[in-house]
Amino acid sequence: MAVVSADQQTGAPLVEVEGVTLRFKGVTAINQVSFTVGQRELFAVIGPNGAGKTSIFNVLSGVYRPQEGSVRFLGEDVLGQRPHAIAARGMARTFQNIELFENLTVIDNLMLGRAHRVRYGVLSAALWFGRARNSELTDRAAVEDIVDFLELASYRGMPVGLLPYGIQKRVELGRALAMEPKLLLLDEPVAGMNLEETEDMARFILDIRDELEISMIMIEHDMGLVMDLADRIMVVDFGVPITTGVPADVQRNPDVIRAYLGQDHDTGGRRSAGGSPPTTGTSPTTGTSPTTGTEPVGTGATAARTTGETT
Ligand SMILES: Nc1ncnc2c1ncn2[C@@H]1O[C@H](COP(=O)(O)OP(=O)(O)OP(=O)(O)O)[C@@H](O)[C@H]1O
Repeated sequence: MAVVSADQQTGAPLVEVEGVTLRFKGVTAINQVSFTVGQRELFAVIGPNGAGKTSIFNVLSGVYRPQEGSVRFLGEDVLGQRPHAIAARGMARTFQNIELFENLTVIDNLMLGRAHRVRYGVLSAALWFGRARNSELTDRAAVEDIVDFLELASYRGMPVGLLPYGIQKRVELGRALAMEPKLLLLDEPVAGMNLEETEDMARFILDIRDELEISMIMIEHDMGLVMDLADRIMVVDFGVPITTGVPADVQRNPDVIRAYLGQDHDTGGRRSAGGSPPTTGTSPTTGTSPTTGTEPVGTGATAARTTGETT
């Protein structure tokens, strides 16, 4: 695995989060969170249920505006920018719960990922000439590349709603790639998947980093997958980062083990278990193993996008 930490980067980090605090009424979802993500880095965020992981994504992507701190993306302060503006700058996202148009085909869902890239005027589009036509051709070619990359050719003309769950998750990943992101936010990419689907997804995630050279931040409860894939891991508990480091260090950290094991003893079961303590993966192929807590839990992302409120 290519371990590329932000500290080892020659250029500036892609993402710089500094002292971010996000409060809702009576709840501090994120408390003084700081981290950086470098070029071509796979950065994982783990922690028990309700630890604040999805809230971090919602701050990064502009859904929530934190009360304190700063977020820089590609060297620019993006706090206060609208989600579509941040997306257009190169940040794409997949969700815990699949967010696709079930009645549309795979190709059409992928084409929607290109929508934000419109570069022509209404008149050009209406008359189908010049930049509008060239843009359509470019978009079709880019989508076909993604179909090949994610091995979706045999599903390309099928309505997404008819496809197996693991393939739908792959299409959602494809739609995010269609935006030509510089940073991908993956929210539980293997949640609910069987072993084969998990191994396929693990392979694609590695290819995205190594071949497409796209940086990723991944929230995931499957500890085998996280330990095998991530370059660095940040562990959060109660919205507070406990530690950030390479997998081998994180899984030995006593505070991390306590955060996972202690949740039922120390808190009277305030949270459901979001995963077992971090251990290495064991599968012979990708090294991923379907561990506990892979079922979709909570609807933080969806709720966040619908309410869109902070206090
Ligand atoms: N829109 C909201 N309004 C009020 N509280 C919220 C909102 N979104 C999140 N929270 C609270 O913030 C805290 C962190 O939630 P968040 O969804 O970020 O955790 P998480 O680590 O992603 O959890 P999970 O692993 O279950 O998805 C929780 O206490 C949650 O109840």
